[in-house]
Amino acid sequence: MTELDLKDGKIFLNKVTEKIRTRLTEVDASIEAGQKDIQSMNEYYWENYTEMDEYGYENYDNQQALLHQVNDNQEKQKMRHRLRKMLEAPFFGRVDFIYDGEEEPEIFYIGIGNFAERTGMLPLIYDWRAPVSGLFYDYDKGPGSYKAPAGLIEGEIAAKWQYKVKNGKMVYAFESDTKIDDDILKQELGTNSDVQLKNIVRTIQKEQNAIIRNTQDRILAIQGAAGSGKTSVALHRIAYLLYHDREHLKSSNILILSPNSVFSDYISHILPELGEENIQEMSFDLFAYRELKEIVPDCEDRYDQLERNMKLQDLYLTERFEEKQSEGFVGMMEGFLASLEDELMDFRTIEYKGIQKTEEELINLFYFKFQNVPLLSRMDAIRDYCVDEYETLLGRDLSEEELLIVQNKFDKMYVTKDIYKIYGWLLEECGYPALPDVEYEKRKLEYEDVFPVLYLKYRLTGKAVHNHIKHLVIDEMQDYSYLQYVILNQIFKCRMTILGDKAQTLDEQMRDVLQFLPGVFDQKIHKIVMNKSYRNTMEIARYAEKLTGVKDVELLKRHGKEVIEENFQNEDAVLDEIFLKAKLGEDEYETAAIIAMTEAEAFTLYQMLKARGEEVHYIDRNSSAFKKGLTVTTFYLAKGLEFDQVFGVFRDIENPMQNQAKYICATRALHELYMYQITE
Ligand SMILES: Nc1ncnc2c1ncn2[C@@H]1O[C@H](COP(=O)(O)OP(=O)(O)OP(=O)(O)O)[C@@H](O)[C@H]1O
Repeated sequence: MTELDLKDGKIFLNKVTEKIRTRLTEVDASIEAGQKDIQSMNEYYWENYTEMDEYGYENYDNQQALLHQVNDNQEKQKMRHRLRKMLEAPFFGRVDFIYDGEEEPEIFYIGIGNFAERTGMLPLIYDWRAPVSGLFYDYDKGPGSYKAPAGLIEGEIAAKWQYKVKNGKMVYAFESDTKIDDDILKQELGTNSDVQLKNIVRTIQKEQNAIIRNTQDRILAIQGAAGSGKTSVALHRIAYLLYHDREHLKSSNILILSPNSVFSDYISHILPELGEENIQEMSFDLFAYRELKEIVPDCEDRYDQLERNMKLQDLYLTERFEEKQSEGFVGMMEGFLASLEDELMDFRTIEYKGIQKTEEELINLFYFKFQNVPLLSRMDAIRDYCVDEYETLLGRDLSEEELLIVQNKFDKMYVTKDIYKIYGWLLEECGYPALPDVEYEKRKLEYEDVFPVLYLKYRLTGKAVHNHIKHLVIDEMQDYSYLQYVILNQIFKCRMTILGDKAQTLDEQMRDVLQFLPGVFDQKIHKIVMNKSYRNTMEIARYAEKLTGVKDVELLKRHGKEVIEENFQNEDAVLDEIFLKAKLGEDEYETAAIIAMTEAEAFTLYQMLKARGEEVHYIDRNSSAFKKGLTVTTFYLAKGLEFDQVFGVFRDIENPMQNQAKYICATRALHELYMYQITE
């Protein structure tokens, strides 16, 4: 390609499109050939497998060759998918960079992925995550540098361009400076919201880029205002890390702890869009629930707790919940565990076949030789030790039945092995109401007890460290308690990106977890504050600010309609008004939400709309998808999501959570916000 071609975005687009097409044709042909090979390998196998050598070598070789060919074809299909996507918009930016000591700039086009005519050739388009692409996000015209594997590369940016290519056609191209950057941002944000979070590669901001490209900090905690791009940045960071450490980090090594399934669905397409495989997502409640299955068949989740709090507004219950998740309670549990060693045991001499251990010998083994084994696993360790000793001495192994009898004898030395009962003793000792004394099938843990029981379980039986997870992302960090972080620190010994917003705590008061996190993780945590908010118009953001008194947020200067506050007598009147204001449909908005305080209130509104024959979606804690159109939900399930129009519907009753709820509700709106109150 000549100099001139490179300098003109439009010409470059045409040329590069041609080259992508050629590559695509080659890949298509190669996939087809691969498919034929697979087919003939299969045919060969079925025709010849009866005559293959008796040791199975030939069979094994055939299988391996087939597997190799299948994998190869899968890789090519991925490449085809990527190339097809690139055809729609091959690049979005360009940096003309003069290396120190050189005269002429080198031109780098930047896109969602690398593209070179042939493997090994210089890329025509650079992946947004490539070292040189950092220049695009970090600098305007003038001196600039980027970190390459060989060290810091310095020089000068002669020009920076922004492009919008849609369906393979150039929509706009201009040389950019910071001001235009802001204009593009406003334009991007001014469009209608999607039912999925958008990728932001075209407009990543400098301070966001610093977080995305941060590889040195083991634990990175981001406090970001509502709409500041925390979730977006965390996901782009994952894509960046996967790109730069392909050898050691696979998508299966990453886990996102996210609040619920709708949120998981909302963010699930970003990584595939950025050319990476999707990663596992899970809620910590679900994780705990699975871990506790042997102890209780059912547990409450965070939302049960929240709903009860709002309904009963019982200060004692709220305090009790807080206490049980606190540092103080972890201390009490440790004290209890120290005395449990004596209370839980009832040592008895063991005599079976040739195995003989006196009470005294067992006590010795228990308190000295095996003192580091968790309490409820310790007798198993002692049993194995005794059985081993016996088998070596007599030169014979115990049968399965004999082993069971021995195990039974050792188990009997525990007063109980039931962690539910042991937790009951702990509650009694700490002066809390006891758990119902019922058989396994009838047990259900209240949310306040879920994580204390999990803590106890790990302390009594040992914990499985999830070594295969090399990076943990915790979204909505403010909603995790001290105790939950203690548990997380025990089971995940890996790098972490922790993000959230103290102003959006699902509680009566803001919770700043950053104050206790360094203590829990016992190390320095790099804290970053993101203060610029992108989602809301200035009118909406100012309104939200007044609700919580959060002041230091910098706003993108995007204007919209004033927020409307209005009172109505009953639900019917509110719904009439909402239908006057909702602008959903072709050439209008994509998403709107009616956000209520409680599940009961949201469900009533939803049913009334259904009775009116309206097409409406309902999101509750069991939902797994967020759809286009009008959605009814609660403030706590709307958290993390965004809508073009938001209609907050709140009752005129005292509720200590109301301000938080209104703040979360208001900050979900991209363009229009209506805050309605029912006075009846
Ligand atoms: N650099 C950017 N360019 C374009 N859009 C951006 C940028 N940063 C954030 N946004 C947009 O701002 C909105 C909010 O982003 P995101 O949901 O990631 O923020 P958040 O901090 O996690 O929000 P919240 O805590 O309120 O749920 C999204 O629409 C996102 O696409």
